[in-house]
Amino acid sequence: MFDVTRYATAAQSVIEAGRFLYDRGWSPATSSNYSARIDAEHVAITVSGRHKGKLATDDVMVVDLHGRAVQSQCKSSAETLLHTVIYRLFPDVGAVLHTHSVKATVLSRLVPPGEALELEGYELQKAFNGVQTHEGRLTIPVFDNTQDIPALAEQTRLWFDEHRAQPGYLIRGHGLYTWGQTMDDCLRHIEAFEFLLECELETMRVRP
Ligand SMILES: CSCCC(=O)C(=O)COP(=O)(O)O
Ligand SMILES: [Zn+2]
Repeated sequence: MFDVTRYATAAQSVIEAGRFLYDRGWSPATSSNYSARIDAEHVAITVSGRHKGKLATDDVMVVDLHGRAVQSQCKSSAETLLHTVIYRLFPDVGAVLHTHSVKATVLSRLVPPGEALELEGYELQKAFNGVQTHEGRLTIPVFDNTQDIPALAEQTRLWFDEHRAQPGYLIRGHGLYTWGQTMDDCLRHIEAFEFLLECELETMRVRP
């Protein structure tokens, strides 16, 4: 069982995140999925296929940390396991966001297979929790896209268990995943990624 008041707060943060991300063009055409932790065993997550700019309370449901629906007949996001694996790995994570921006999609296709996106020298790296200086390096893995979400969830679990300080990942030709202790942290991470991905794309354009 989960606390209804905590669920309502989590669901509201998901709804507001959807408006913000859709308005910026980062969650077009029903793409993307969002979640917020309710407690140690439950998260509020978007129902599959819903328009992310027009979310209402019945577009958000509860799943447990194995992705099973709790007190709902709805189908949770097709990518639910990509969320729950992060909540299980990081007990202090309070929100996970997945977006489909043009920049994340294009850049993920330009990183050679087997390589990660390396971000270094940017002052804005400090927007990520725990990063104190531009001098460090962020390693953003790019996983191949697949419809086998359990397999992809296991790949991400293995990678982030070994690289626990890294703030997110790309799925090739698909989009971005990031997380944070709070929904505000997580939204800041999305914004930081969008800025840094644009910088990387612009650098490739002027210095091919
Ligand atoms: C129309 S986007 C294809 C599915 C996807 O990648 C996505 O992010 C949305 O899936 P969901 O089941 O969470 O609505
Ligand atoms: Zn997606």
